[in-house]
Amino acid sequence: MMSIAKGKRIVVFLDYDGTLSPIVDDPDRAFMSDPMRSAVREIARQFPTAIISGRSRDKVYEFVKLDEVFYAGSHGMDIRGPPRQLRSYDDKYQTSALDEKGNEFIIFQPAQEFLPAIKDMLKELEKKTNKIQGVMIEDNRFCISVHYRHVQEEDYVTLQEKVQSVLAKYPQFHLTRGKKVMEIRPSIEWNKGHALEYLLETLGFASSSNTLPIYIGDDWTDEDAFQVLQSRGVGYPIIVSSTPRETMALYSLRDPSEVLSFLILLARWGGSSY
Ligand SMILES: O=P(O)(O)OC[C@H]1O[C@H](O[C@H]2O[C@H](CO)[C@@H](O)[C@H](O)[C@H]2O)[C@H](O)[C@@H](O)[C@@H]1O
Repeated sequence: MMSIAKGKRIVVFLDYDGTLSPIVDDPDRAFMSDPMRSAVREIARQFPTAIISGRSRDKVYEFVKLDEVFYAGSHGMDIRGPPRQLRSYDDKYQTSALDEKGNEFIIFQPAQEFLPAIKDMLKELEKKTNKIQGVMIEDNRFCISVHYRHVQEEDYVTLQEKVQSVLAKYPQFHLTRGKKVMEIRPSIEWNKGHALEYLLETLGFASSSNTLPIYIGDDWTDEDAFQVLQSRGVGYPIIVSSTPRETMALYSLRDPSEVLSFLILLARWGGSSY
């Protein structure tokens, strides 16, 4: 990989849960280790780096706490990216702002108009499922996660029916699945793959044949980003999985500890490659 990468502009995209932090029982305690934080910081100092997660953007930042990184939350529906206006993306979803140091950044939120419905749905889901033990509903801002990791097997069907009954009232939303989680998302043409393309474009690398994007992720929603890299015919889609599985990724790492080793090696190589 590194011999192909020589002289190319590497751009690094990382998923969060299951990639930078191990999958744990409590979603609120999916902390990132200090060595992982240092490795991501090193990577971000050398290569443009973005984290694309299903979590809300604020929550991922709370876990990662690095200002060197770009963040895309809600499966890419809430991007804080570099300050470059793009004609190919709808201006009505983009706003620019200044950070504490006076640097400009862009917020891109293509699912803005769904926010009121998401708020209503959250309330309804909480009300409908509060009698089922172990359910946890997570507000990911532009999408909702219904966690069932702690739900008894015999209650799962009831939970699924209740979620479907709420969803039936909101035809502009659909359900996807992750690791012991049902995710409710607005039905718009936007996913982690689109977020990857958006960030490549805003960073100014979209059409460059000299760019080598690396995307590392563990979940089904990361497949959209793997697919983008496959169809562009450049870059390294890397799945994090300890068992073989069907995927659009071309490479694999077994778990977050291997992701850490990979990032450390990449940072070391980057430092010696100029
Ligand atoms: O795109 P990601 O950053 O991978 O986010 C996907 C979902 O991750 C989180 O849930 C998963 O990780 C939890 C903590 O390890 C685990 O308890 C849960 O069972 C997993 O599904 C997050 O809580 C979800 O909101 C994200 O959508």
